[in-house]
Amino acid sequence: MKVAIIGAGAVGLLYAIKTQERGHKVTLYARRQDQIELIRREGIQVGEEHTSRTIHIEDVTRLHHFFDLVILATKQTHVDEVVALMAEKKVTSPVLFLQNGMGHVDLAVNMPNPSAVGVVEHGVRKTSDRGVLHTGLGLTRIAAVNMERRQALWIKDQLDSKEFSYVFEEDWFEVLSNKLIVNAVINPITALFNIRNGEILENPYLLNIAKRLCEEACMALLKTDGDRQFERVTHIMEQTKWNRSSMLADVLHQRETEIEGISGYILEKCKQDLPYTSFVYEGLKGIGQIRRRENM
Ligand SMILES: NC(=O)C1=CN([C@@H]2O[C@H](COP(=O)(O)OP(=O)(O)OC[C@H]3O[C@@H](n4cnc5c(N)ncnc54)[C@H](OP(=O)(O)O)[C@@H]3O)[C@@H](O)[C@H]2O)C=CC1
Ligand SMILES: CC(C)(CO)C(=O)C(=O)O
Repeated sequence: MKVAIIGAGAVGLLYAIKTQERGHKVTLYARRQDQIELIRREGIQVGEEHTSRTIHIEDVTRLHHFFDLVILATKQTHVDEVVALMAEKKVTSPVLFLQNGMGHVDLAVNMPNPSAVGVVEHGVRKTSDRGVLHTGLGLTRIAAVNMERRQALWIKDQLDSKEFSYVFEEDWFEVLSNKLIVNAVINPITALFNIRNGEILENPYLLNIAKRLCEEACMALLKTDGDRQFERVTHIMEQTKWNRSSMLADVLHQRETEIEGISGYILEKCKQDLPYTSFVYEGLKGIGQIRRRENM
């Protein structure tokens, strides 16, 4: 397949290399000229490897329509502008969204392109504009949104390999909402209290906040298996105990967080008062405002 990957961050860099290794013709699209020139000159470095990998990289404004698949690997907060650019460039290819949260779902449902969502269960950290660290080997769950089931299955088969697995899921809401619950609990707590994921388990006060956040998320998403969901969340805290969540990393690097597509989505879905979710949502919005003022 000819595959475009938009966004040369942690996920985009790793998926570009893994998709190319699977035998596809990949073009990685970035938006900063300095990053594009660096990767053209020196390639992408995965982990501690001494050799770098060559990849075809272009400026996103030069996006074109000759692709069998577009993988969208920006943060949730930049999905709207990329989807608008795809419409402007008349890109009608199938799209695979890889974002955390559910803020992009309405776009995926309503766009004219066939669309699918993927949930990334790998740990990935960007070490430089051309460097990426694969910190946890997981898999990618993929489900059709606005696409025939067999087309999504075909895409899954094209991308799947022993070393970098993809799993097909029947129900996009189930797979995205389960990941949303994990992110609605772990990400805001770690980001507000500047702790690693596993530290929530060691602190009964924070664990209580986690339980409440999980109950509220389950209520908003109409999940009736709250205890099982909380067990799953605590299991992921344990599995990723040394990780800094992506939201904590965003706060520490003074970047915009994905709180809107995570807790914001939950608050919007639920008509009832959700005090814990409202607190973490407003807390992180508040941090964002302080950061913007400091940068003025
Ligand atoms: N990292 C991880 O371990 C995991 C990440 N995810 C999810 O995957 C998604 C991507 O995360 P991650 O890779 O970590 O994020 P990063 O912030 O590392 O990367 C996002 C990239 O998108 C680029 N970008 C933004 N807007 C545009 C645009 N208009 N055109 C082209 N490129 C653009 C950014 O460019 P610039 O550098 O110029 O700002 C940046 O390189 C997120 O939703 C995240 O929650 C899910 C699970 C695990
Ligand atoms: C699962 C978890 C919480 C791992 O850190 C994650 O998805 C994130 O950090 O965004």
